[in-house]
Amino acid sequence: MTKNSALLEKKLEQTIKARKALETARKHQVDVLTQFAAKLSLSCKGQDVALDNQLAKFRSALQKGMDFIEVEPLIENMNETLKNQEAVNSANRRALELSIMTAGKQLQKVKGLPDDGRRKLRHLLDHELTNINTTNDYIPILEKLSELYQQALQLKLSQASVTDDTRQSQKNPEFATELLNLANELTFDEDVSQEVTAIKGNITLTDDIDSLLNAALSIIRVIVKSIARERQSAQGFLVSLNQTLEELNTSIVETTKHSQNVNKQITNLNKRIEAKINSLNSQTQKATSISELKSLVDGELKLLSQDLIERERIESEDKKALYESFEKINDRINVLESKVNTYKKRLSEQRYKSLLDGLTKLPNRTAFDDRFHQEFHLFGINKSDITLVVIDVDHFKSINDKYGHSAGDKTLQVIARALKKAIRKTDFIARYGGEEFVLLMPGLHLEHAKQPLEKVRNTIKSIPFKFKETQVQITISLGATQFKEGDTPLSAFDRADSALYEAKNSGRDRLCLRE
Ligand SMILES: Nc1nc2c(ncn2[C@@H]2O[C@H](COP(=O)(O)OP(=O)(O)OP(=O)(O)O)[C@@H](O)[C@H]2O)c(=O)[nH]1
Repeated sequence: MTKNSALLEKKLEQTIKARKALETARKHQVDVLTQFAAKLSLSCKGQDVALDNQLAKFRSALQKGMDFIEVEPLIENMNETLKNQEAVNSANRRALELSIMTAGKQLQKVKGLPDDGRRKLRHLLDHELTNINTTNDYIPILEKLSELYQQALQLKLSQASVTDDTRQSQKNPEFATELLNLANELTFDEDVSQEVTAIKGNITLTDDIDSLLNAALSIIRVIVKSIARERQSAQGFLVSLNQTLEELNTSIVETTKHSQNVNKQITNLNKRIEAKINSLNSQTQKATSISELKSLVDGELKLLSQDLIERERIESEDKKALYESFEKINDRINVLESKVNTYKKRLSEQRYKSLLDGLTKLPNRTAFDDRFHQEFHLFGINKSDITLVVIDVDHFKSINDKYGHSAGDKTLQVIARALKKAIRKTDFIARYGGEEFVLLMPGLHLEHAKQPLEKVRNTIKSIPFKFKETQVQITISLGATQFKEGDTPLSAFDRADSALYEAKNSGRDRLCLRE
């Protein structure tokens, strides 16, 4: 081998090596590019179905290492689709921007959004949303918007639960007082008195609407039960009354029938006797001798006396039967009378009870209203002085709250007894409702009522109440007025009530007078 050919061979070898290195490098570059293109195509996936299909074909062509010439038409197709996709994307971006803007503006209208949230929202809509370059830029904006929406939703939910709680715990003390007054005015039978006391206890323990409605329902149930029982007993009374009247009727009819029979028998007998007397008369006329006359009269008189004995027997039996029958009727009338009396007694007991307050046994509001109108009527006629006083126990609610409802009940009973004892016999005191009493003092001028009323106030104040080993002083407030010309019962009562209001407002435990 010549020197030249050896040199040429070496050069060729070098060239082949360099070419191989170049090809390896190129192959590596094509691989990297192919992988990159494949990854890029995958990241574009999902925007459009047609584009997805084209990308899939492109990726497979790259993987197979197809010639650029074969891949080129695919790339051109994709270019075309991508151009359209760009238009679709920008339309989508505009729509997205618009919907974010609308959602944001709506959120701004929500009341009660915290200041910080409101500020963030304004910044988001006025600045961040206007500086968007790519679709991805919407992601943090959407995140922030969703956070603000969550805040607003939370707020609304907590407001809703607050209003829900408020509804559930809605209070209505006036309703409680009214219900209690009504329950106090009603008169219940002894056997339901415990049930009624328990219901009243529940009313004083709460002024929550739901519990009060339940208590009202329970009272209605007791009333319905009592009415049903009363109706049953009235029906029972009427049935037995009817039965007794029927028996009475039967006895009278029997007696009448018997009397008619007896009358018939006696009429027949009388006729027979009359006929016999007539026959005796004519026979005696015909008699020709004394002995004939004697035997004739003897015979006829015998028959006559038999008839007379028979008549006597019938009459005496009739008398006996009549007597027995009258006895029977009398008994039945007595039974009837006693039944009517029992019922009358019950009715009057009920009327009496319906005018008494069940707890304190003082006259109740109905009784007071009766008496109040009577006194008012009398005042209209004789214009004599009459003082009207409204009395209210101070802070009575706290007795119930601290020591329980039955302690409250006992307190009212003790106060009622003390009030009754502290007034004159001619005065009239009633429980008006709850812890309120009313007093009528006929013949007493307001000025003269002052001293006895102060005495009443001090009497109550000095009662040594003891609850749970604690000595408690209970006071009352009094408002008094007197009837005056031109008054109506209502105006007089209102005046006493406003005097009581003044007593309460000026510190309680006092008497206020209103001319
Ligand atoms: N134990 C009991 N409590 C009753 C009865 N009737 C009414 N009450 C209660 O009496 C209380 C009256 O309370 P309020 O009207 O607030 O008056 P107070 O607590 O006396 O306060 P002042 O009148 O303002 O001094 C309420 O809690 C009623 O539930 C009853 O028959 N028995």
